[in-house]
Amino acid sequence: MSRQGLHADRVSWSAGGRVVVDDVHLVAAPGSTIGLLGPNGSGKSSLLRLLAGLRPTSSGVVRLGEEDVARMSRRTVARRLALVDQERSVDTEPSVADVIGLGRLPHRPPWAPVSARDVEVVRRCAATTRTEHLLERRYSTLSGGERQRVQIARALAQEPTELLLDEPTNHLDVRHQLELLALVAAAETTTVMALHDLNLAAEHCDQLVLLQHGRVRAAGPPTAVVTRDLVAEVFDVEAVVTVDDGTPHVRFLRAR
Ligand SMILES: Nc1ncnc2c1ncn2[C@@H]1O[C@H](COP(=O)(O)OP(=O)(O)OP(=O)(O)O)[C@@H](O)[C@H]1O
Repeated sequence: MSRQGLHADRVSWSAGGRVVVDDVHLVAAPGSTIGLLGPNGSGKSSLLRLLAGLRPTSSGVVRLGEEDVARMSRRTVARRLALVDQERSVDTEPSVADVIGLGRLPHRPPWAPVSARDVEVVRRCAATTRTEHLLERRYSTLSGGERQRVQIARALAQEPTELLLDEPTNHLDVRHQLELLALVAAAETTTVMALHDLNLAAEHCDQLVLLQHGRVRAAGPPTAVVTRDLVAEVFDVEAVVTVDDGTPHVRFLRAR
């Protein structure tokens, strides 16, 4: 097995007396971009948190490279894996530069001062996410889309080999959506991201995993997952799917 990449091996997780993630198998090969699809409540966010090692599985193992993530320290995990989840509350009144700088913490010995390299990484990640002009602003004053880009910058500042994103485009305007997904697709990072937009997912992901009631309903290249029948069965929506240059495109007709 490779040292990099992320593997969920028959992972389940129960909460509130029911199975939320049910026997999920997922392989994110090094450098690949995996899209997690599924209706509201199908378990995407829960699975991402399990992949990040933030909660113990009820059964099954998540492997970060060769290691069981449950046996790794948070700091070791944070040196290689970054998660951007849906809502990240910030208690204090930090500046944007402070928030992005949080991404550097796992790379510094405890109590060590900010290094010149930390500052350089923060600048670079702000430039990549077009948040440079916001660096001196209070984070709490930013718009939803600006905050989202800052959180992506914070995750990139961790210099992760694995990046987990929960609906990273939901606050972004169309240009920033495209820029973000192009950035992720081009990065060497192994990325798993939950997306609601089937067309964006089909265009920008190497592989898709479609969840339904916590189980994997379909997995594979976009053409195998974004099909008229699966969209109808899993999302209860009638749609027309055309394939252009190997990429499926969905036109939604009506809710069934
Ligand atoms: N801690 C918890 N206790 C009880 N139920 C939970 C818990 N966390 C999640 N759930 C339930 O598990 C299901 C899956 O939730 P999850 O947030 O993973 O879905 P999702 O696919 O990310 O949904 P969405 O598209 O709406 O963001 C939901 O029904 C949710 O209410």
